[in-house]
Amino acid sequence: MIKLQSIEKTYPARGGGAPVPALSGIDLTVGRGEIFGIIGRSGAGKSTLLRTINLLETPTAGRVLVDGVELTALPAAELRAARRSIGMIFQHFNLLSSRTVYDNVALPLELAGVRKAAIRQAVDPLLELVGLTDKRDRYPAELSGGQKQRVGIARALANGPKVLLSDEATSALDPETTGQILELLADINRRLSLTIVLITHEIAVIKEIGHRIAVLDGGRIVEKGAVFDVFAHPVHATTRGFVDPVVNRGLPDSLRHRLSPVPAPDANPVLRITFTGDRATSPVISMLSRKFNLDLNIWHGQVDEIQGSPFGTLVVEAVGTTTAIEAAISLLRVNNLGVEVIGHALPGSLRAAG
Ligand SMILES: Nc1ncnc2c1ncn2[C@@H]1O[C@H](COP(=O)(O)OP(=O)(O)OP(=O)(O)O)[C@@H](O)[C@H]1O
Repeated sequence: MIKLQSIEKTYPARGGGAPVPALSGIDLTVGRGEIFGIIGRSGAGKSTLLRTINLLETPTAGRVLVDGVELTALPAAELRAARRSIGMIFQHFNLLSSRTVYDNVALPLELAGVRKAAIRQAVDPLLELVGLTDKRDRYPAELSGGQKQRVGIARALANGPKVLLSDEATSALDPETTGQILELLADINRRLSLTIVLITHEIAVIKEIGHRIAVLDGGRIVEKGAVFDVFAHPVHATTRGFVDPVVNRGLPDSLRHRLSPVPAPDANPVLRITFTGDRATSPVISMLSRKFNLDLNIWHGQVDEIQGSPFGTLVVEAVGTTTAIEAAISLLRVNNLGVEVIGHALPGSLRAAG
């Protein structure tokens, strides 16, 4: 549905300063009906990337295609028309305070020259879809944040878009309201097969409703994939920084100080084994002990859930010969279990800390 090819964006120099590179080498495909989350720290380029999809930002180089149409090749009038198939919602809702809920939702249709009767036919069902029928004649100032965002969503859907862009749409909301708005977006995605691209600095948002994710760092995509895979096996340090706090992959501080990052004499390797899906309950520890004559001291373990699928982590200190430990790691990998050496146990550390 959306294809970004070799996108570069550099903002021109202002006031004697240097040009600001914002995006570099972006290649991204978003499938029809997908909820695609883009995460990154402040300044990573998320807004620029999102606004490139509807060409609110013109890329310095590269091509943008939406539903088979190359937006970057369209003349201005055709681009304006093509933009109607791309709705957008914002962190601060961007509603017109002098217009009622109904009139805010009707605005894009008025601008497109749709007749009054047809506008009514379109707006009333949208208000019902977002649960605001009873607020139809209220003004934005009379609404809660969550209700305002519902108006924003209804307005973004007024032209029957194929794509919805969400610019930090829940960042100004409390956690409970955030959950309700995410539920609404997931519901709309299912019911209307709407493709949704959302940018956020809150990874929990993507964990909740995303299908795939891209991680942006310094204007580049450093990691992308299915949400479950990226959450279960984050590779890039930036991704880990986002993922670890919400899926409890990290070691508690009380255990972290027992780890040496480099091998030391008599320091046993410490392995993090990750289990996903059905394998979460595999009796892997006893099997490895028997097969390779290893002692596996369990340091830490937990089972989490990512979008309804179990995901477990076990951190063990492996005591045995190097050959046996390497063979055990190979066997885990062959069986598609995640395994990594996260450090080396400082001798006596368990006893000392116990
Ligand atoms: N209009 C502009 N002119 C010049 N530089 C800009 C402009 N907009 C953004 N930038 C710069 O481009 C880079 C990426 O900004 P962008 O707003 O896309 O990041 P972001 O990840 O959305 O950040 P945040 O989460 O803080 O909104 C930053 O260095 C920013 O300062």
